[in-house]
Amino acid sequence: MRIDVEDLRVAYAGRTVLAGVRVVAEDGEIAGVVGPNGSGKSTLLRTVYRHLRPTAGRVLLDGADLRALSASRAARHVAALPQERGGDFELSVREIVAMGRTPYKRAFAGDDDTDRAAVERALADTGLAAHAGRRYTDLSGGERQRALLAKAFAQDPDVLVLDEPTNHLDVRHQTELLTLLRVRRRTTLLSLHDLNAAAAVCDRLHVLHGGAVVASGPPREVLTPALLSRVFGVRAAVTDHPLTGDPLIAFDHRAPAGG
Ligand SMILES: Nc1ncnc2c1ncn2[C@@H]1O[C@H](COP(=O)(O)OP(=O)(O)OP(=O)(O)O)[C@@H](O)[C@H]1O
Repeated sequence: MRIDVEDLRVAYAGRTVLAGVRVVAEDGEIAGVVGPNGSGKSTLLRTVYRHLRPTAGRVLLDGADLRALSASRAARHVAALPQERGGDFELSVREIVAMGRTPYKRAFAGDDDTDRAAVERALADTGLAAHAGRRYTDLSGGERQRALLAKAFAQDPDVLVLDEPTNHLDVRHQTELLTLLRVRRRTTLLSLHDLNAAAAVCDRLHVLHGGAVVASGPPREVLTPALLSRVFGVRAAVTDHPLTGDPLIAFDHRAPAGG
């Protein structure tokens, strides 16, 4: 399924933080949203997964307005990993992941074989099978993160909306997660702070700056030294990754842009 964000405007208590935002993720495409702190990435994603209502503009799912769908119908299409990973759930990891099946169930219905298979597969894919019986509250930050991702996978959505999914993960788990996204191939809209990870995993990048999209396109076209200087205020060289050939950004951590 394709996602189109059209001329989105979002405000918090009357203060506009996104304006005229146009973003696309084509069917099966991994589209990244990158930008400095406070540029509006989470706000954009929250609006896409219907946590926020825009003051103008629309989010279209294969051309249909997402707002027009019922909550459970929308949840069968779109699963989200919010940035707020709260919830002191007194539940096991498997029970948390099974919550991802809720949009498919009638009230009080139990799990069927499809539900159980989806949960076990999500646990295995996120490396959590061995932790399935543990209490969510006993997990480390990275393990909790993977449990919530497993819940989103168990939801078996057409579209994944992931706010900083690699946050808290060590480099191996980051790599496993990003590989999993490529292998599972759903339409994915995700925010990432790690621009090298974004360059490796995303088919398309949208760069937010001050609540507006200032560049969109394939990572190699978007992530130029000039853009990195203008938007992020850093000095950087962009080369080719020696192992993969992806764009590789080498930051000058000793001096900001112009320094
Ligand atoms: N609940 C809120 N109420 C009021 N203002 C908010 C709220 N959430 C975010 N903002 C403001 O909206 C703007 C965009 O914030 P947002 O969290 O979308 O940025 P972000 O790009 O995700 O930032 P970060 O990289 O720091 O996570 C910021 O100025 C922020 O202070």
